[in-house]
Amino acid sequence: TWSTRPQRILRAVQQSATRGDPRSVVRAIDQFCRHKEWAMNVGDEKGCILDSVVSELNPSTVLELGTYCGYSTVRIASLLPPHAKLITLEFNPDFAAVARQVIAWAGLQGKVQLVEGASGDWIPKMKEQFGVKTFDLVFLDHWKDRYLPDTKLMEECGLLRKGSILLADNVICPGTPDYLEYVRNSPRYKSQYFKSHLEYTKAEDGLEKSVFLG
Ligand SMILES: CCNc1ncnc2c1ncn2[C@@H]1O[C@H](/C=C/CNC(=O)c2cc(-c3ccc(F)cc3)cc(O)c2O)[C@@H](O)[C@H]1O
Ligand SMILES: [Mg+2]
Repeated sequence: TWSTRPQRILRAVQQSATRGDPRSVVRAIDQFCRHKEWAMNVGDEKGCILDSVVSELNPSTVLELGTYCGYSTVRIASLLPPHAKLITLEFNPDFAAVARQVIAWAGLQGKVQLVEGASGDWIPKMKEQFGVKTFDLVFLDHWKDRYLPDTKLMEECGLLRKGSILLADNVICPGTPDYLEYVRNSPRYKSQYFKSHLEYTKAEDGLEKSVFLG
């Protein structure tokens, strides 16, 4: 039965998007969430800012915290160079199951490693489990009160290098006050706010881009 919203989003993708065409997957989800049911994807407006950060950085290793339905996973992975890898963490098995199918519909499963589990458990294991040295880009879009502790954990685990970029969704709505205060005041980061709107609405929201200075 089409019981959950993520399952209805997956159905919209399978009915409206072309297999192997990431842009059509992104469009199908945005259409559904704008005209049928709101969902907490980064969305088309903030998604364009995400795209420009990814395109400008041309990252080889990307970490995404909070896959949900895989919307931003598809946006990011579709812009990565051939040998680049995106690891995305999702601890809800139902959301992970939907996201795997959305990512596969886009034809991007070869570029994406979806890891089912909690960021706090997996961040310390990134090096040994996935052979990751450091991440060029981290997209934070999971529980808002976990942005700061997970950022500190990534620092402690040596997963950030001079020039690594943290890009955080929802720094205004729902808001991540402790994270914002940290990255804006710490001498170890150079931060920049990209003003935008909460996905599919007129409410203010934005992305915070923070460069780790080492
Ligand atoms: C325990 C922390 N570690 C985690 N590790 C792995 N996955 C995690 C984790 N936390 C949460 N997740 C997953 O990330 C996703 C959670 C995202 C939380 N996002 C939000 O709450 C959110 C909420 C809104 C929002 C804004 C305005 C509203 F009125 C209502 C909602 C908008 C957004 O863009 C959001 O991102 C889920 O798929 C969840 O299962
Ligand atoms: Mg978000």
